[in-house]
Amino acid sequence: MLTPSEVPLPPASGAWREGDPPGRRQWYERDRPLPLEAGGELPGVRLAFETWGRLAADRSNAVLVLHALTGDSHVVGPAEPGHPTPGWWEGLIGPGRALDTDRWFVVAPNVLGGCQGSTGPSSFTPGGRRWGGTFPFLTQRDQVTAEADLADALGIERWALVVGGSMGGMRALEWAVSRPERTRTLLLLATAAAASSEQIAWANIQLHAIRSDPHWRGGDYHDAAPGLGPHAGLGLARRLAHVTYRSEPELQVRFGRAPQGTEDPWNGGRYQVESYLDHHAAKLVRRFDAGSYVTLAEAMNSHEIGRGRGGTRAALSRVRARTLVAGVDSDRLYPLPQQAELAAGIPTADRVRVVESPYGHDGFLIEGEQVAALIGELVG
Ligand SMILES: CC(=O)SCCNC(=O)CCNC(=O)[C@H](O)C(C)(C)COP(=O)(O)OP(=O)(O)OC[C@H]1O[C@@H](n2cnc3c(N)ncnc32)[C@H](O)[C@@H]1OP(=O)(O)O
Ligand SMILES: N[C@@H](CCO)C(=O)O
Repeated sequence: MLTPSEVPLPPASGAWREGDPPGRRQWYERDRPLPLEAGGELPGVRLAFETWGRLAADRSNAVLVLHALTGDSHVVGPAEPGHPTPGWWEGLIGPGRALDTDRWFVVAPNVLGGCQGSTGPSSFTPGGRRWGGTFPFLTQRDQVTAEADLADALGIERWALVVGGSMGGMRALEWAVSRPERTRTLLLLATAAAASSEQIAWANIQLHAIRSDPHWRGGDYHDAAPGLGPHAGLGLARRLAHVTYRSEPELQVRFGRAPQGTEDPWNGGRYQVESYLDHHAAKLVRRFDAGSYVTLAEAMNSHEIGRGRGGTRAALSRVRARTLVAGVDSDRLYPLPQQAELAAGIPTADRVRVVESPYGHDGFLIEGEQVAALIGELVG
């Protein structure tokens, strides 16, 4: 059996690299450094993004879709050159779909700090070196500033809808609070007003797993021997994270105590659930950069919508968008009280909605029909 650290891997942990086929992505390049909330600035910023549909002459039909931690701009569509995986919200965008491309112009950027085309630790500095461990600390606010520049470049003054789940929901909320006039409707899924102590704690263990891998090299591993990187650490982080993304009953019903195939757990073999986690670890290691994982996890930890704005209630009261907030009933990572707090605090929000799902936090990615119904309520 192969462990993730033994699986043959491309350099830079599957991150997009200069010269890779672009697929259907386009790029926005900022012509000046991005000032950062923590101080300093990030030069050479570019965001990869994909679009579906046509922008109306009056520019009123633009929808912004914001992905979660390991997502990317490829919301729908097959795996193809430039996209290592199929879309993560298949079925939601296209003719006759919830985001009907005969009507809506849908934009999905890869987050700043990510590894699927946007500037991140695996990218090159303007001086031609890898950012690696010198990549600066980013916050959600920096990421939304970069996305607002992209919107400006596309000529979009106001989004008809901003939608995001988990980390994407944090950025969607930041859009609506920091730029209320630019967000007409808002859908927040499985997210929170601030990263909680427990969420930071789970992230802490994942960050330690990556940084304690000897191949981490302080983040400067990208130009090490081809294929070498903190794959074991990233795999460990994904195993832990994935358990928090699913529910205890789901794991019990799916796997119980069954051994994996003919393996004997009492003799070096694995239980099915262990094999399942190995699979998800190896899959992430193949498609994601550990440096981006660290950058994005720290940015999520920084999420606190009320920081410098007089607290959560004062920040939420800035929202003008007609808003729906939904959580997943079995989500143990972003539990429903966090979404109830958002719905109660946003003056333009309806009552909190509940996505019924056995799949835990990942329910917002898996329960497409329920997400489609929520989108329909806002812009149907
Ligand atoms: C579909 C994508 O992966 S899109 C890639 C982009 N990813 C993202 O955007 C991040 C968001 N996506 C994710 O986090 C996840 O991929 C999710 C939430 C979409 C996965 O959810 P689900 O569809 O419920 O997948 P689930 O957790 O059941 O895992 C299925 C996989 O586990 C494998 N598996 C199931 N049981 C076992 C087992 N006992 N041993 C080993 N592997 C197993 C399946 O073969 C399947 O493999 P595959 O994904 O390579 O086809
Ligand atoms: N499974 C999701 C969960 C994070 O919200 C991801 O990997 O992005």
